Amino acid sequence: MRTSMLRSMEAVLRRGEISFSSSSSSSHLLRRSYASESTPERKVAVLGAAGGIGQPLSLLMKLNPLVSNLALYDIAGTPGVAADVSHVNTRSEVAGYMGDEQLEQALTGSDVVIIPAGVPRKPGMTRDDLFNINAGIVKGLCTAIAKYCPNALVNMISNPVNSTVPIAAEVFKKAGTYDETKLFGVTMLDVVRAKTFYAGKANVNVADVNVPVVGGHAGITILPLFSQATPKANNLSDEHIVALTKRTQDGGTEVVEAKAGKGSATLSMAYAGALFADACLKGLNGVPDVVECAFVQSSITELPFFASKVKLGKNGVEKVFDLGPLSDYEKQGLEKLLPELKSSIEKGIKFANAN
Ligand SMILES: NC(=O)c1ccc[n+]([C@@H]2O[C@H](COP(=O)([O-])OP(=O)(O)OC[C@H]3O[C@@H](n4cnc5c(N)ncnc54)[C@H](O)[C@@H]3O)[C@@H](O)[C@H]2O)c1
Ligand SMILES: O=C(O)C[C@H](O)C(=O)O
Repeated sequence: MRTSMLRSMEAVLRRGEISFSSSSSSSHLLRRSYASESTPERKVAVLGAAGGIGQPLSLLMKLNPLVSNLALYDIAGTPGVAADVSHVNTRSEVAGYMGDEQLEQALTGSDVVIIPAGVPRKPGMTRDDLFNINAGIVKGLCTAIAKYCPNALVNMISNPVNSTVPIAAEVFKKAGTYDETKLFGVTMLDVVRAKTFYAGKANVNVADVNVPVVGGHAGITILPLFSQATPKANNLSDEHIVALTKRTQDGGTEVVEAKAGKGSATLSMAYAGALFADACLKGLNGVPDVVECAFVQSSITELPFFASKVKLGKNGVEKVFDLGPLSDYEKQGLEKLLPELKSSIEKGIKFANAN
């Protein structure tokens, strides 16, 4: 029976009928979709592809039938990762690129560039403690993106996202290539966590759950809006909501502590990164009503960047949705997060312009 299941799975993959979805109707990773003979060519580059996130993310992107070319770039280790992933019998051609001199080839022609390059946290560190190393890495990679694939959608995973996205924006502005509809801080893992934790407490099917998460991607700047969660749960007290909010905000730290010095979330992040990249590809391909949360240029608060629901279309961000009705608890959370998020954004802008 197992063999016949594997055979039919393989047949479906060969026909290109498997896709990814985190939509409200289903959070299952693999799902039949509209992919067909007419699916356009799409090149996706993963920068930091040999890392803890990069490797499983590269595998998940290899499983995505919307990808025709997968470029795996890192400063070391990519030949092995690319050879390994390339043996998976799905649509995309895989190529590995290593070192500065191969970055141009890796990036040229990319429709989506996913960036999980940089150091992860160890116990006791904040995401901001990664700034000194990761800011320079992101700046260098974005300088190359501006040169070699200025029209690509950029999915920024490297922390601190609250600062690395503003750094990327400044680099692109200086290069004259900035398009605010094409730059995204990936906050999908916060949404994935909020859905999982909510489903557990509300006792509902996790596949049916939707929870917007707004603000930024660090501690109290992560603001899950459980008042807007669906399906509605009648069994959750105010104390439950406070606990769920705190667990979502501390989700990254929970993993960092459990890994005890061996890094931060990699597998769940690869899953979340693959979902978000898939949403970007669907938008580019003209699939209607693709809506996910992301940290983007925004005017829905006083801050220049903010995470909220965004509609993804043929050019990237088509619409940034405002926050909708908030509970009093969420209104307080919003007030509290603004100063910290503001200073992280300003730190990124200052770094990009000083160096
Ligand atoms: N946005 C999120 O929700 C989220 C979630 C988890 C982790 N992260 C962040 O993602 C980053 C990567 O985490 P990880 O666990 O994969 O780390 P890792 O150390 O396992 O991997 C990072 C990879 O980046 C590579 N790298 C370093 N400099 C590079 C450069 N200039 N160009 C290309 N590649 C380069 C390294 O060689 C390594 O392979 C960290 O900053 C981490 O904090 C973000
Ligand atoms: O917590 C981290 O440092 C990694 C990531 O931002 C996460 O949320 O898991």
